[in-house]
Amino acid sequence: MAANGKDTTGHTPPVVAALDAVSVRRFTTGQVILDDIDWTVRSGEHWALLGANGAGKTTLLRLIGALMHPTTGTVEVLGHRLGRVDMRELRAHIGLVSSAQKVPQDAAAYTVVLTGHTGTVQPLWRKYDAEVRERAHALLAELEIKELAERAFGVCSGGQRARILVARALMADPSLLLLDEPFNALDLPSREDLIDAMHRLAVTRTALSTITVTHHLEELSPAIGHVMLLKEGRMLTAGPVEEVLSAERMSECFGRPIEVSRHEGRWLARSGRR
Ligand SMILES: Nc1ncnc2c1ncn2[C@@H]1O[C@H](COP(=O)(O)OP(=O)(O)OP(=O)(O)O)[C@@H](O)[C@H]1O
Repeated sequence: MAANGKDTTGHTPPVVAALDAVSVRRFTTGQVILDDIDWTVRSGEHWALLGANGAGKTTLLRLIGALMHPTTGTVEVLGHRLGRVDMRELRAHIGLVSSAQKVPQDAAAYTVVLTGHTGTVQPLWRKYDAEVRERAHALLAELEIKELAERAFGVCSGGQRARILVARALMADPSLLLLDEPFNALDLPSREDLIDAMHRLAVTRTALSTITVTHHLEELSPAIGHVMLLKEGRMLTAGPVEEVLSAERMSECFGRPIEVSRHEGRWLARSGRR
């Protein structure tokens, strides 16, 4: 995808998610969690969502994941307006990877991937025909974790669990994949393996769009082409990665001097001189 939003054929790809003047307020206290967000995600784009703790990243992902409604404004996902669509039906077309997901710890990795077909916590074996079972195996292979098929999810490492959950999310063949802090608590090799896996997905599945919530620029795969910076519920800026990840913007977002550098497609951020 070029920085001007056009694909290699010069066309503007279709919109996958569009937020218009979206705000979220807590019903009980009136606390503003998201404030007047306008944002468009197109097919084949890979976004990172950055911001300090409590900025509203998870809330934004939950809106796009059809897990909640905005207080005001409109959210359209995969051509459907929230509030006018069966949210369960819509969710079936969105892949979500989050540590908040319930996963039976004793289920084999293969079984966990299969449950992505039914969007259930427990497997519904009668619904998994030969084609579905074959697809689960193929996804384990695609994420390079074939050898884990029979291993219990609970004994897999954090990095392995993250890739199992990505495979599970892909069972629905989603056009949109949402990842909420998928690198949380991963050691360096596991982080790098997951970054490689995300990069490969972006290369092989050209129509797939992804939105990844993360805290560290080092976790951005070279496929990330767009970034949104959130600060205290407001969108500071959103656009092509080269424009957004400047020292100036990052310093503004995190409220302290930050220096940013890039090396062979990967990013690094550290405290700048005051
Ligand atoms: N269900 C809820 N009830 C009360 N407050 C909430 C709820 N969900 C979110 N909030 C508040 O909204 C704000 C944004 O939360 P959110 O989890 O979206 O931020 P975040 O950017 O993902 O944070 P973190 O980086 O710490 O995960 C926080 O102040 C949080 O306490």
